[in-house]
Amino acid sequence: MQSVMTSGPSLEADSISIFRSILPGLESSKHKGQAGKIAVVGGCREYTGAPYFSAISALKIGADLSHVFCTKDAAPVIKSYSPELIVHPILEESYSIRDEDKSSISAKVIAEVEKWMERFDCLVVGPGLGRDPFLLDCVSNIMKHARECNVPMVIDGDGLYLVTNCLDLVSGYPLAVLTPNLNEYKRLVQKVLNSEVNDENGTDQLLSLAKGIGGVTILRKGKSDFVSDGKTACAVSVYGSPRRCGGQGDILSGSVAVFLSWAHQCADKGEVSMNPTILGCVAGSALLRKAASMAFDNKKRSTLTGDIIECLGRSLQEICPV
Ligand SMILES: NC(=O)C1=CN([C@@H]2O[C@H](COP(=O)(O)OP(=O)(O)OC[C@H]3O[C@@H](n4cnc5c(N)ncnc54)[C@H](O)[C@@H]3O)[C@@H](O)[C@H]2O)[C@@H](O)CC1
Ligand SMILES: Nc1ncnc2c1ncn2[C@@H]1O[C@H](COP(=O)(O)OP(=O)(O)OP(=O)(O)O)[C@@H](O)[C@H]1O
Ligand SMILES: [Mg+2]
Repeated sequence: MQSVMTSGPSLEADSISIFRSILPGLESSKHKGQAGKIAVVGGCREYTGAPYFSAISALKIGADLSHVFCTKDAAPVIKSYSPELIVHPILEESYSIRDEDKSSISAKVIAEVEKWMERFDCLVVGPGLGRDPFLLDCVSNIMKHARECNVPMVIDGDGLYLVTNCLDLVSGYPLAVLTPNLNEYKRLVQKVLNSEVNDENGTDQLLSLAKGIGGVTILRKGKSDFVSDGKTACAVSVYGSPRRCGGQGDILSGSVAVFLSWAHQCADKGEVSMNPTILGCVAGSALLRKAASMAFDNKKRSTLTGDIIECLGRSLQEICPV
């Protein structure tokens, strides 16, 4: 039976104050894009729901634009889910290319993403990405370019599989947020700390993991979510639901991406004193948990990810009315 890391009242973040401190105003002086431009790198032959859940959640929370960079197979499917998303069919999986074409196609993929990179306020790497070696190699190059452009990155899903096997991609990058679930956290601890998850000293282990990777922030998902940048740690236990349908982590990744971009905007204006990356993680987690709770109240055991997405707007309105 997997042990459960518990949080004391001292660790609990003040999510309501954080929402109030980083939520941007809705002024008519703003122009399209200022509320955030998010890009999800994910979506392959096998998975098309996850990148959609992540990207549409970012829009529903309040980002102005949401892009998806996915494989050619996944693109028409994700496009069919919603005209609101800007879907770029540029990634490739090994089965669809010849060995002799790999380097030219890889260069083409990177060039396609580089055209857009500077415009993004946050990337989400991994929802529904799959584990194709050629695809993951291209995504590694995309991540390296994002670092050069100082673009914050949320690493989730198969992006964590990639990063766990190549920690240098995020090591020393303070704008990287890893959002492991139970399995993904266990694999990170094994790889980085060469030990098993130990929830007797869960906070210390989380701090050590973030320090061990170097400079990143980790949002450990579970009954409570725990956030640490290696220096401090906090918990988000508010709201939440007992329903564990697939896709909730994908919503979280999109939610964290929007709040990260808002927190960094506030930090750039000198309006926040805490690490904006931690603020974005706490807000992203608390809103997902509030929406999950609201959806569960309504749909109980039949709650699906789509129901939770439909509660994001109302949840944020209840927390911070406009
Ligand atoms: N509707 C959808 O399209 C959804 C797609 N999802 C995507 O599905 C993909 C997998 O997500 P999961 O939450 O299932 O991932 P998990 O890592 O929890 O499990 C995936 C499977 O791969 C195995 N696995 C993972 N990493 C491994 C490793 N390093 N060594 C050996 N075995 C390993 C696990 O044991 C499990 O069998 C992700 O890209 C995720 O975003 C999920 O988010 C759920 C919803
Ligand atoms: N046992 C739990 N009780 C309450 N809330 C939980 C529990 N486990 C996870 N959560 C909430 O659900 C969110 C998603 O966590 P989960 O472990 O489902 O991610 P995931 O496995 O990556 O999801 P996905 O299916 O999208 O990949 C977490 O951020 C957390 O707030
Ligand atoms: Mg997941």
